[in-house]
Amino acid sequence: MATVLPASTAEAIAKAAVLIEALPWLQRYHGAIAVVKFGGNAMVSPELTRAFAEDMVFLRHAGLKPVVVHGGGPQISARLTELGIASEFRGGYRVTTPEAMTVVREVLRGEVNAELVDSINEHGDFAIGLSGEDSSLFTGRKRGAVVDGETVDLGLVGDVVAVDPHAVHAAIEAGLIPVISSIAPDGDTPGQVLNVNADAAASALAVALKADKFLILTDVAGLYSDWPNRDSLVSVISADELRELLPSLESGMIPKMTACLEAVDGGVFNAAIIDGRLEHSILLEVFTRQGIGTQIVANETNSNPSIEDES
Ligand SMILES: Nc1ncnc2c1ncn2[C@@H]1O[C@H](COP(=O)(O)OP(=O)(O)O)[C@@H](O)[C@H]1O
Ligand SMILES: CC(=O)N[C@@H](CCC(=O)OP(=O)(O)O)C(=O)O
Repeated sequence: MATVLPASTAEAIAKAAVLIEALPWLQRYHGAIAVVKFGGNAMVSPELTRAFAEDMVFLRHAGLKPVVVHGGGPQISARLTELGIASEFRGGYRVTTPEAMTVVREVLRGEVNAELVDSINEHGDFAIGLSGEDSSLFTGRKRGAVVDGETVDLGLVGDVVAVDPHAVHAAIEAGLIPVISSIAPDGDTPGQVLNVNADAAASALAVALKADKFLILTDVAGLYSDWPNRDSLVSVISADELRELLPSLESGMIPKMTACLEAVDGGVFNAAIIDGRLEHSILLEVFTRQGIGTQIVANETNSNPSIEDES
């Protein structure tokens, strides 16, 4: 005779099944460095920031070593508007005057970084705030952009051309979660700092740390191969397939997909872009069979890098 379980017991068994489903991933990622890029758009909601902080602390307790690189585009724009400082984007980058750079630095370091550190530290003393200016973490070089075939001067905007990750390693070894602002000292002009796109800064750091995972949170479900056709969501794409698709992408996705490609080309095992509007999307991506968002994998791994595929 079949036993009929009380509803509460069936519910408890289902919860246990969810926990046990995470076991292979807990084993696979034990001690792994996961670089997570948190965008300013996700931070406009206190609930999402709170859930993000919980996820970082969860990863840390689950045996991973999370490292956060954050943006703050909307927060910078809001402050510039308040101060009456004009700001425009060209080719996906903010044209940054010296006056705007002072604001970018203040907002990223003093506001966004501090808020993220505080949110994580509500769960214990885990987070430590850093910027690319600290301990020679990033070295930047000015860059321009090509818009409609013409090179545009972006002002104090740069790429990260060198990373010295010793301070980040020291923080990780101390059991801390580094939270890093995307600002870089200009390697060519001492005393000058550059505004770096946060996706690019996160990718450079993931490569330098030899991270196993690189996650970018954004405000869509993932990469669409035929944007804005909602039926074209890509769940897995190889580095070469992405290289081919990249020239056809529109502005918002270009820095993100370039960052993912550079990470995978640089040796990061698995990069993914996931929906930061979904609370706890990071936990779904890291610990569940379905995964979510779009995974970018090295060419030899032409499928979802699940536990089975690695054996
Ligand atoms: N192929 C594509 N797939 C998904 N999103 C795309 C694509 N092309 C352009 N986008 C746009 O890119 C946006 C994400 O970039 P962005 O707004 O810079 O994000 P964030 O604020 O998270 O850094 C999406 O909201 C979408 O409007
Ligand atoms: C050069 C450049 O454009 N820098 C970005 C840095 C912040 C960023 O990248 O923030 P999100 O990740 O929230 O977009 C900016 O000034 O907005």
